[in-house]
Amino acid sequence: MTTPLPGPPFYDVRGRGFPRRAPLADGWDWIDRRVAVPAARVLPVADCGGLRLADAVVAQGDWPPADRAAVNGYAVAAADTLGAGSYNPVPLTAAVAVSAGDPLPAGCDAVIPYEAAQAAGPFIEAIDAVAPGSGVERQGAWTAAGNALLPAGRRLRPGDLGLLAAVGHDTVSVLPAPRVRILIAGGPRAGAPEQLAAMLAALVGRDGGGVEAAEVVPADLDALAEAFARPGADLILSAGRTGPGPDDVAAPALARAGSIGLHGIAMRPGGSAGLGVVGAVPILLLPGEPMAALAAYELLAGRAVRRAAGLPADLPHATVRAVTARKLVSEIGCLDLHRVRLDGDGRVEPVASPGWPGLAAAARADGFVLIGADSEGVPDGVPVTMYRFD
Ligand SMILES: Nc1nc2c(c(=O)[nH]1)N[C@H]1C(S)=C(S)[C@@H](COP(=O)(O)OP(=O)(O)OC[C@H]3O[C@@H](n4cnc5c(N)ncnc54)[C@H](O)[C@@H]3O)O[C@H]1N2
Ligand code: MOO
Repeated sequence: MTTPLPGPPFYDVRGRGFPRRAPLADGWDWIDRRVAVPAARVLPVADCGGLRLADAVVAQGDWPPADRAAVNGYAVAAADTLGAGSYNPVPLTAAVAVSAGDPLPAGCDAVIPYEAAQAAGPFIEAIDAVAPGSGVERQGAWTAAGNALLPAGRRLRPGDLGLLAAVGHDTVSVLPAPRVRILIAGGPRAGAPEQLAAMLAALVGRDGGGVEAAEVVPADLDALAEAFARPGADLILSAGRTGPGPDDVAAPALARAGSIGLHGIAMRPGGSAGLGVVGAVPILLLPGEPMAALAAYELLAGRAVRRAAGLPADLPHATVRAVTARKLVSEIGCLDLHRVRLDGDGRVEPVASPGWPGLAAAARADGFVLIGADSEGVPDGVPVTMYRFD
């Protein structure tokens, strides 16, 4: 076990409850101080989809490297087609058949497509005139040597991988995906189906992480402490058993394996979330109640995954400005996450109150609206920002 870092003494909430919950901003500060941005690594381009580019990519040479055919047809000197038309076919004695991408033969400055030519015995005739440069991709048309192609920090898209290959890169310097261990602490009570591993794995993938392992660990202090301390992960998400019940061992296990930074965040749902470290590995504790787990991931843990992946720390959701169709009530001192539906007139309506459990209401919602801890809520008719779930 590693030596705990200096931090607040661990307050065990079991059988006592939360004396206070920290503002969400304290959780963000902790994450920003403790979650390291990854070091760059050189990887084969094929392994780099979705990763962040460590350095800007600059074109090594012109692309295309020389004038080339843009269409299939016959390379010609445009001047040779002058006056051609369907009633005035012009024989093309020097035409060369080319495919799109072939270099342009010497003396040619255009490609006449098959549609504008016809065979006349052994000869080819133009039935339309072409201008110089027609049907041709000029040298450097995509990009010229020295041009910036992709900026540092770019999250590589599938098309970018093709572009990197086009400009001669077999490997590229990227920020590797953090290996995220997902621990389901205790699992659902009363034999309910396990709901969190698939959801959390998808969220981790969205935020640039790779799932190192996803496993159910018994609600047992030693077993969980061992799973926190096992090497191989850059970041650990543990979901379940964060509350004040007698078997809520997630926080005590983290205190045993390493140290707790915060336990109890002033947000709803998700208020029993916590965080800490074992050695250098940040550990995020999410509640087991599925909606609370989703909220605590979105508002807290996701920030750690994105930072560890080198992505912007802010919420990644697309936002929509909308107007409240009904009052959104909120508890002062607590950040409330309201699941809302967006109607065709740009109005949002709550689907369930923030404390209502389960993922069914999240599935019915288009997104969520956050009402800050300093607010008692907003009446109807007020502009708000909705973060889209999809
Ligand atoms: N005296 C107090 N009691 C509670 C408080 C409080 O402040 N004072 N907070 C409540 C809140 S809010 C929550 S949330 C829970 C904290 O819950 P835990 O993180 O300890 O979650 P569990 O006890 O493990 O389970 C709660 C709930 O979620 C279901 N669950 C758990 N894991 C899974 C899973 N992997 N898949 C599906 N469902 C799961 C479990 O069956 C329970 O229904 O504490 C409250 N109490
Ligand atoms: O405060 Mo519990 O951890 O949501 O929903």
